[in-house]
Amino acid sequence: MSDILQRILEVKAEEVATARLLRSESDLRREAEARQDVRGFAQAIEAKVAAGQSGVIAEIKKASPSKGQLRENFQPDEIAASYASHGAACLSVLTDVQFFQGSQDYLRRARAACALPVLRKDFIVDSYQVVEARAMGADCILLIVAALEPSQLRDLEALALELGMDVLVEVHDAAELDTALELRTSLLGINNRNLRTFEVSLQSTISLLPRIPAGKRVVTESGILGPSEVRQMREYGVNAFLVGEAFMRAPDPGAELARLFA
Ligand SMILES: O=P(O)(O)OC[C@@H](O)[C@@H](O)c1c[nH]c2ccccc12
Repeated sequence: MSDILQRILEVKAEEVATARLLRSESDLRREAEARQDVRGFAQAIEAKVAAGQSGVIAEIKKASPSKGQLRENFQPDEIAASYASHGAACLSVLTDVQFFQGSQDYLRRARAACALPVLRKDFIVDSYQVVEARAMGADCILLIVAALEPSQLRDLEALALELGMDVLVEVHDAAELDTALELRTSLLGINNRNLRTFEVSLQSTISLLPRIPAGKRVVTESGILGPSEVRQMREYGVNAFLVGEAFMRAPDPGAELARLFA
Protein backbone atom coordinates (compact mmCIF):
# COMPACT_ATOMS: atom_id res chain seq x y z
CA MET A 1 0.00 0.00 0.00
CA SER A 2 1.20 3.51 -0.77
CA ASP A 3 2.84 5.59 1.91
CA ILE A 4 0.39 8.45 1.52
CA LEU A 5 -2.64 6.17 1.74
CA GLN A 6 -1.05 4.38 4.70
CA ARG A 7 -0.46 7.70 6.44
CA ILE A 8 -4.01 8.90 5.77
CA LEU A 9 -5.46 5.67 7.17
CA GLU A 10 -3.42 6.03 10.35
CA VAL A 11 -4.72 9.56 10.83
CA LYS A 12 -8.28 8.33 10.20
CA ALA A 13 -7.97 5.70 12.94
CA GLU A 14 -6.81 8.43 15.35
CA GLU A 15 -9.65 10.74 14.31
CA VAL A 16 -12.23 8.05 14.96
CA ALA A 17 -10.74 7.25 18.37
CA THR A 18 -10.95 10.92 19.34
CA ALA A 19 -14.49 11.35 17.99
CA ARG A 20 -15.66 8.34 19.97
CA LEU A 21 -14.49 9.99 23.20
CA LEU A 22 -16.67 13.01 22.45
CA ARG A 23 -19.74 11.11 21.33
CA SER A 24 -20.69 7.45 21.34
CA GLU A 25 -21.56 5.64 18.14
CA SER A 26 -24.95 4.62 19.53
CA ASP A 27 -25.80 8.25 20.28
CA LEU A 28 -24.69 9.31 16.83
CA ARG A 29 -26.70 6.46 15.33
CA ARG A 30 -29.88 7.76 16.97
CA GLU A 31 -29.31 11.09 15.22
CA ALA A 32 -28.56 9.38 11.90
CA GLU A 33 -31.73 7.27 12.09
CA ALA A 34 -33.89 10.23 13.06
CA ARG A 35 -33.09 11.88 9.74
CA GLN A 36 -35.63 10.85 7.13
CA ASP A 37 -34.15 12.76 4.25
CA VAL A 38 -32.01 10.41 2.18
CA ARG A 39 -31.77 11.41 -1.46
CA GLY A 40 -31.30 8.58 -3.97
CA PHE A 41 -27.73 8.81 -5.20
CA ALA A 42 -27.47 5.85 -7.59
CA GLN A 43 -30.98 6.63 -8.76
CA ALA A 44 -30.00 10.20 -9.69
CA ILE A 45 -27.17 8.87 -11.87
CA GLU A 46 -29.43 6.29 -13.52
CA ALA A 47 -32.04 8.95 -14.27
CA LYS A 48 -29.47 11.04 -16.17
CA VAL A 49 -28.17 8.07 -18.12
CA ALA A 50 -31.71 6.91 -18.94
CA ALA A 51 -32.35 10.41 -20.33
CA GLY A 52 -29.33 10.05 -22.63
CA GLN A 53 -27.10 12.35 -20.58
CA SER A 54 -23.95 11.80 -18.57
CA GLY A 55 -24.35 11.17 -14.85
CA VAL A 56 -21.91 13.67 -13.39
CA ILE A 57 -20.84 13.53 -9.76
CA ALA A 58 -19.50 17.04 -9.29
CA GLU A 59 -16.89 17.36 -6.58
CA ILE A 60 -16.35 20.13 -4.06
CA LYS A 61 -12.67 19.97 -3.11
CA LYS A 62 -10.58 22.89 -1.88
CA ALA A 63 -7.19 21.18 -2.08
CA SER A 64 -5.52 17.81 -2.61
CA PRO A 65 -2.23 16.27 -1.46
CA SER A 66 -1.00 15.98 -5.05
CA LYS A 67 -2.06 19.44 -6.32
CA GLY A 68 -2.22 21.68 -3.26
CA GLN A 69 -4.90 24.35 -3.12
CA LEU A 70 -7.18 24.25 -6.16
CA ARG A 71 -9.34 27.28 -5.54
CA GLU A 72 -9.20 30.67 -3.78
CA ASN A 73 -12.83 31.70 -3.54
CA PHE A 74 -14.27 28.60 -1.88
CA GLN A 75 -17.99 28.82 -1.03
CA PRO A 76 -19.46 25.30 -0.91
CA ASP A 77 -23.05 26.55 -1.04
CA GLU A 78 -22.47 28.69 -4.14
CA ILE A 79 -20.55 25.90 -5.86
CA ALA A 80 -23.31 23.38 -5.06
CA ALA A 81 -26.03 25.66 -6.41
CA SER A 82 -24.02 26.25 -9.58
CA TYR A 83 -23.49 22.52 -10.11
CA ALA A 84 -27.20 21.85 -9.57
CA SER A 85 -28.32 24.51 -12.04
CA HIS A 86 -25.93 23.20 -14.71
CA GLY A 87 -27.10 19.61 -14.68
CA ALA A 88 -24.98 17.67 -12.17
CA ALA A 89 -26.55 14.38 -11.08
CA CYS A 90 -24.93 14.38 -7.64
CA LEU A 91 -22.35 16.11 -5.48
CA SER A 92 -19.18 14.75 -3.90
CA VAL A 93 -17.86 16.73 -0.94
CA LEU A 94 -14.45 16.14 0.65
CA THR A 95 -14.84 15.98 4.43
CA ASP A 96 -11.22 15.09 5.21
CA VAL A 97 -9.59 18.03 7.01
CA GLN A 98 -5.91 17.22 7.18
CA PHE A 99 -5.09 16.15 3.63
CA PHE A 100 -7.83 17.76 1.50
CA GLN A 101 -8.76 20.80 3.60
CA GLY A 102 -12.35 19.58 3.63
CA SER A 103 -14.91 19.67 6.40
CA GLN A 104 -18.20 18.17 7.53
CA ASP A 105 -19.60 21.66 7.52
CA TYR A 106 -18.86 22.00 3.81
CA LEU A 107 -21.00 18.93 3.17
CA ARG A 108 -23.86 20.32 5.25
CA ARG A 109 -23.70 23.70 3.51
CA ALA A 110 -23.47 22.22 0.02
CA ARG A 111 -26.38 19.86 0.60
CA ALA A 112 -28.56 22.58 2.08
CA ALA A 113 -27.98 24.77 -0.98
CA CYS A 114 -29.51 22.35 -3.51
CA ALA A 115 -31.62 19.22 -3.96
CA LEU A 116 -28.83 16.93 -5.19
CA PRO A 117 -27.78 13.72 -3.43
CA VAL A 118 -24.35 14.02 -1.78
CA LEU A 119 -21.41 11.64 -1.46
CA ARG A 120 -19.27 11.90 1.66
CA LYS A 121 -15.79 11.79 0.13
CA ASP A 122 -13.42 10.60 2.84
CA PHE A 123 -11.32 7.61 3.85
CA ILE A 124 -13.74 5.38 5.70
CA VAL A 125 -12.14 2.75 7.91
CA ASP A 126 -14.69 2.39 10.72
CA SER A 127 -18.44 2.01 11.25
CA TYR A 128 -18.37 5.26 13.23
CA GLN A 129 -17.65 7.24 10.05
CA VAL A 130 -20.54 5.58 8.21
CA VAL A 131 -23.00 6.56 10.93
CA GLU A 132 -21.42 10.02 11.06
CA ALA A 133 -21.89 10.35 7.29
CA ARG A 134 -25.65 9.88 7.53
CA ALA A 135 -25.86 12.09 10.64
CA MET A 136 -24.27 14.96 8.67
CA GLY A 137 -26.66 14.37 5.77
CA ALA A 138 -24.66 12.21 3.34
CA ASP A 139 -26.66 10.11 0.88
CA CYS A 140 -23.76 7.93 -0.24
CA ILE A 141 -20.36 6.88 1.08
CA LEU A 142 -17.12 6.00 -0.67
CA LEU A 143 -15.43 2.70 0.18
CA ILE A 144 -11.88 2.32 -1.16
CA VAL A 145 -10.90 -1.29 -1.81
CA ALA A 146 -7.18 -0.51 -1.42
CA ALA A 147 -7.88 0.70 2.13
CA LEU A 148 -9.99 -2.14 3.49
CA GLU A 149 -10.17 -5.90 3.95
CA PRO A 150 -13.00 -7.72 2.15
CA SER A 151 -14.80 -8.38 5.44
CA GLN A 152 -14.62 -4.68 6.34
CA LEU A 153 -15.97 -3.73 2.92
CA ARG A 154 -18.90 -6.07 3.41
CA ASP A 155 -19.68 -4.83 6.93
CA LEU A 156 -19.37 -1.13 6.12
CA GLU A 157 -21.50 -1.56 3.01
CA ALA A 158 -24.18 -3.40 5.00
CA LEU A 159 -24.28 -0.60 7.55
CA ALA A 160 -24.54 2.11 4.89
CA LEU A 161 -27.40 0.28 3.16
CA GLU A 162 -29.13 -0.24 6.51
CA LEU A 163 -29.02 3.53 7.05
CA GLY A 164 -30.56 4.05 3.61
CA MET A 165 -27.39 5.30 1.89
CA ASP A 166 -25.84 4.15 -1.37
CA VAL A 167 -22.23 3.01 -1.68
CA LEU A 168 -19.63 3.92 -4.29
CA VAL A 169 -16.87 1.30 -4.20
CA GLU A 170 -13.54 2.45 -5.61
CA VAL A 171 -10.98 0.30 -7.40
CA HIS A 172 -7.82 0.90 -9.40
CA ASP A 173 -6.85 -2.50 -10.82
CA ALA A 174 -8.18 -5.93 -11.72
CA ALA A 175 -7.48 -7.55 -8.35
CA GLU A 176 -9.35 -4.78 -6.54
CA LEU A 177 -12.17 -5.07 -9.04
CA ASP A 178 -12.61 -8.76 -8.23
CA THR A 179 -12.99 -7.84 -4.56
CA ALA A 180 -15.43 -5.04 -5.34
CA LEU A 181 -17.60 -7.32 -7.45
CA GLU A 182 -18.36 -9.36 -4.34
CA LEU A 183 -20.28 -6.40 -2.92
CA ARG A 184 -23.95 -5.61 -3.42
CA THR A 185 -23.63 -2.03 -4.68
CA SER A 186 -24.13 -1.27 -8.35
CA LEU A 187 -21.83 1.79 -8.23
CA LEU A 188 -18.31 0.89 -9.26
CA GLY A 189 -15.80 3.73 -9.26
CA ILE A 190 -12.61 3.22 -11.25
CA ASN A 191 -10.00 5.68 -10.05
CA ASN A 192 -7.71 6.70 -12.89
CA ARG A 193 -5.28 8.04 -10.31
CA ASN A 194 -2.78 5.58 -8.90
CA LEU A 195 -2.75 6.39 -5.18
CA ARG A 196 0.86 5.20 -4.97
CA THR A 197 2.38 7.41 -7.67
CA PHE A 198 -0.44 9.97 -8.22
CA GLU A 199 -0.07 9.16 -11.90
CA VAL A 200 -3.33 9.57 -13.83
CA SER A 201 -4.30 7.56 -16.91
CA LEU A 202 -7.71 6.91 -18.40
CA GLN A 203 -6.30 3.51 -19.39
CA SER A 204 -7.20 2.40 -15.86
CA THR A 205 -10.87 2.67 -16.73
CA ILE A 206 -10.51 1.42 -20.30
CA SER A 207 -8.54 -1.69 -19.36
CA LEU A 208 -11.08 -2.80 -16.72
CA LEU A 209 -14.21 -2.30 -18.83
CA PRO A 210 -14.23 -5.81 -20.38
CA ARG A 211 -14.36 -7.29 -16.87
CA ILE A 212 -17.46 -5.41 -15.70
CA PRO A 213 -20.60 -7.54 -15.53
CA ALA A 214 -24.07 -6.29 -16.44
CA GLY A 215 -25.89 -4.51 -13.65
CA LYS A 216 -22.89 -2.47 -12.54
CA ARG A 217 -22.60 1.26 -13.21
CA VAL A 218 -19.04 2.30 -13.95
CA VAL A 219 -18.08 5.73 -12.64
CA THR A 220 -14.79 6.93 -14.11
CA GLU A 221 -12.94 8.95 -11.46
CA SER A 222 -10.09 11.49 -11.70
CA GLY A 223 -8.27 13.03 -14.63
CA ILE A 224 -11.31 14.19 -16.57
CA LEU A 225 -9.89 17.60 -17.47
CA GLY A 226 -11.75 18.65 -20.62
CA PRO A 227 -14.21 17.74 -23.36
CA SER A 228 -11.74 15.38 -25.05
CA GLU A 229 -11.55 13.10 -21.98
CA VAL A 230 -15.34 13.12 -21.77
CA ARG A 231 -15.61 12.22 -25.45
CA GLN A 232 -13.09 9.41 -25.11
CA MET A 233 -14.91 7.87 -22.14
CA ARG A 234 -18.26 8.12 -23.91
CA GLU A 235 -16.78 6.32 -26.92
CA TYR A 236 -16.11 3.42 -24.57
CA GLY A 237 -19.68 3.54 -23.29
CA VAL A 238 -18.84 5.12 -19.93
CA ASN A 239 -21.64 7.48 -18.91
CA ALA A 240 -20.89 8.30 -15.28
CA PHE A 241 -18.09 10.62 -14.18
CA LEU A 242 -16.58 11.93 -10.96
CA VAL A 243 -14.87 15.25 -11.62
CA GLY A 244 -13.14 17.59 -9.21
CA GLU A 245 -10.08 19.55 -10.24
CA ALA A 246 -11.30 20.74 -13.66
CA PHE A 247 -14.37 22.29 -12.06
CA MET A 248 -12.57 23.66 -9.00
CA ARG A 249 -10.05 25.57 -11.10
CA ALA A 250 -12.78 27.26 -13.18
CA PRO A 251 -14.24 30.65 -12.17
CA ASP A 252 -17.75 29.18 -12.28
CA PRO A 253 -17.59 25.42 -11.58
CA GLY A 254 -21.12 24.73 -12.85
CA ALA A 255 -20.53 26.58 -16.11
CA GLU A 256 -17.40 24.48 -16.61
CA LEU A 257 -19.49 21.33 -16.04
CA ALA A 258 -21.87 22.46 -18.78
CA ARG A 259 -18.91 23.12 -21.10
CA LEU A 260 -17.28 19.72 -20.55
CA PHE A 261 -20.52 17.78 -20.88
CA ALA A 262 -22.22 19.80 -23.62
O1 LIG B 1 -9.90 16.11 -9.19
P1 LIG B 1 -10.09 14.99 -10.16
O2 LIG B 1 -8.82 14.56 -10.85
O3 LIG B 1 -11.20 15.30 -11.15
O4 LIG B 1 -10.56 13.72 -9.31
C1 LIG B 1 -11.80 13.69 -8.59
C2 LIG B 1 -11.88 12.44 -7.71
O5 LIG B 1 -11.83 11.31 -8.54
C3 LIG B 1 -10.73 12.40 -6.70
O6 LIG B 1 -10.87 13.52 -5.88
C4 LIG B 1 -10.74 11.14 -5.84
C5 LIG B 1 -11.03 9.88 -6.27
N1 LIG B 1 -10.97 9.01 -5.23
C6 LIG B 1 -10.62 9.67 -4.14
C7 LIG B 1 -10.46 9.23 -2.83
C8 LIG B 1 -10.16 10.14 -1.87
C9 LIG B 1 -9.98 11.48 -2.19
C10 LIG B 1 -10.14 11.94 -3.47
C11 LIG B 1 -10.47 11.04 -4.46
